[in-house]
Amino acid sequence: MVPIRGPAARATRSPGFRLLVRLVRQSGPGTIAVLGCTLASAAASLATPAVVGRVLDALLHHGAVGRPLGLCAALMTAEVVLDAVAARLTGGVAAHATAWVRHRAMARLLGAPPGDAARFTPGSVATRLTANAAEAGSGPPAAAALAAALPLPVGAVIALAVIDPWTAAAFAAGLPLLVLVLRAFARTSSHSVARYQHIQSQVASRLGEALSGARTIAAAGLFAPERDRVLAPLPALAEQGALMWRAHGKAVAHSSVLMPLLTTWVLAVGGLRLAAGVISVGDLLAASRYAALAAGLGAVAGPLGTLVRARAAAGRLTGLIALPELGYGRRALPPDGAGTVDLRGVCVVRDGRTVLRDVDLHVPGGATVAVVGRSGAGKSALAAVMGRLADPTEGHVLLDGVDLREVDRASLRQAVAFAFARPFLFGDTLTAALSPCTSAGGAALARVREAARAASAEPFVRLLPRGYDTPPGAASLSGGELQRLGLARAFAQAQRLLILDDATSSLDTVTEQRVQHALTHTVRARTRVVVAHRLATAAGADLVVWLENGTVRGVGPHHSLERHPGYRAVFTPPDSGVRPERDHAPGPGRTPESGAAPTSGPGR
Ligand SMILES: Nc1ncnc2c1ncn2[C@@H]1O[C@H](COP(=O)(O)OP(=O)(O)OP(=O)(O)O)[C@@H](O)[C@H]1O
Repeated sequence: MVPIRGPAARATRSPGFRLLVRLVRQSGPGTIAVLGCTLASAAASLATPAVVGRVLDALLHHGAVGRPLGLCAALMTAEVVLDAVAARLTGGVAAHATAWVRHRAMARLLGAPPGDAARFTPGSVATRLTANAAEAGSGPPAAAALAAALPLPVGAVIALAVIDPWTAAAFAAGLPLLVLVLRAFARTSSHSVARYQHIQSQVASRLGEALSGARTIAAAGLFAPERDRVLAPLPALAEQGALMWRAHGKAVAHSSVLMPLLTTWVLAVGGLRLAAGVISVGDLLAASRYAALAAGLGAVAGPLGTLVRARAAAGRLTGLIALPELGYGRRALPPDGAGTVDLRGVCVVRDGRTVLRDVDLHVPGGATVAVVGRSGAGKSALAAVMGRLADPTEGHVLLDGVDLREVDRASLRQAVAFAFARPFLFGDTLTAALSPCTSAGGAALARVREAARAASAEPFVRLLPRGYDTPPGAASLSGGELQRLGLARAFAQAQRLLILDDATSSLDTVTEQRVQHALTHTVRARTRVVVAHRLATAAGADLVVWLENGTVRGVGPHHSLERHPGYRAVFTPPDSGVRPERDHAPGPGRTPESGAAPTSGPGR
């Protein structure tokens, strides 16, 4: 076999090409059906001129035309019907392939650790899952159309050779020009299509950023510069679009000049052969039609262009499909586990940067644990690995003695509940948003209400015109109200381990005090991990984990850590002269079920 080299080899090695091949395999039966119909239609197209030629010769020589005329009509009907079926199938295959690639990319995006998924901006995700997925999905039928487009001109050249070798030779003489036109088109448009899709996604990303920062833009009066920033890539987009169309136009113009020239040239040679008495009038008619079909090689520019765009789009989707997957095991957690969490030799590296280093930690079941540290110390990273939103790069995290990687998805997500600083509410009503994992029944409803009361959300929900039936998007909520709903959802779900990552940062002191009281008295979770910046949270916890630059500086009750100036500096600047005061009295901490919490002094 001749090895493929140069640009063609690079193109076939590219991830986009490999995904395109998978897409073609995936939509196998549909693609084969399109190919079959197109080939059958091509066969009918090839047979028609020969039969028409026979009809003409029979007419000229007063022969019987009944049968060839019937065959001619049957072939033309078959061609029309097959083309219509191929067009219908093409739509179905493209839709199926688009759905497959979109579903796969979406599943990877949602199944990836959130830190990895967050590398893609919402705008770029939207472009990839809509425009790019549809373009990639059009690849399999385009591949079938391209595969079927070649036999027709090849068959037509063979038919020319059968009629008269000189007509075939005349056509072959002009062929290199046509091939050059197609090659130039594929090369030029491949580059500009990839650039066009990239810039399109850039505009979408910037627009997404602007929409999420709309309040800041309005407050800072930044509308005009922000509009300019969002639209800045437009000239480059226009340039690539123009290049694409120019390449297409050039290919169409060149082939529309070349094709009639080639046909006329073949016809002229055929005319000479007719004059020499080598071929009949019917043969000349057939030869003129075959010359047109053979010159139809230029028509492969259409499916070739679609395929080029599909490959570039598939390349953009591979970024999402290559996201690492958070796989799950099959083990269940022990039903009577106390919610004990152990971290052994945990290191987390993100983008080459060590975010957590050598963390060994034992959180006794039933404890309320505060995780404190300066901004960027690694608190959220620790919370994420404790509840398996991400896996540590090294080391293990165990919940009730079971490595989190081995726990099955359903058990894990039932056992661990999270609340965040900026929660997102899903569902048609607030009730649905607060109980996303349970069916709406009487018990579930009662649990939602109880959780909403514990999170101090009930008073403002009752004031909404439709109460718990309000769609989340229709409720104008303050940051603190939204946080309370996020807390209510986590409280309703909480079973074994509840993790609050900065989830009370927008609450006023009184509400936070109430929430903290509920956290230790009402909420059903056995163990609670609270990432917080407030001293009161640390003071109210059974155990404090103090992080600094990704390492654990100390673990112990607040009063024992408080002696260390570095620890106090987490809550108050060291040179402020202010002695850290509790901003409210600590809630009564629960005693850990498994006895005394292990403590280690500062500087551990
Ligand atoms: N995806 C990422 N890639 C690279 N660095 C990251 C990533 N996510 C977080 N980091 C870095 O890891 C460090 C710890 O981040 P983390 O969010 O855990 O800090 P934190 O203690 O929760 O901070 P804060 O109190 O401000 O929320 C930070 O310096 C942050 O910049």
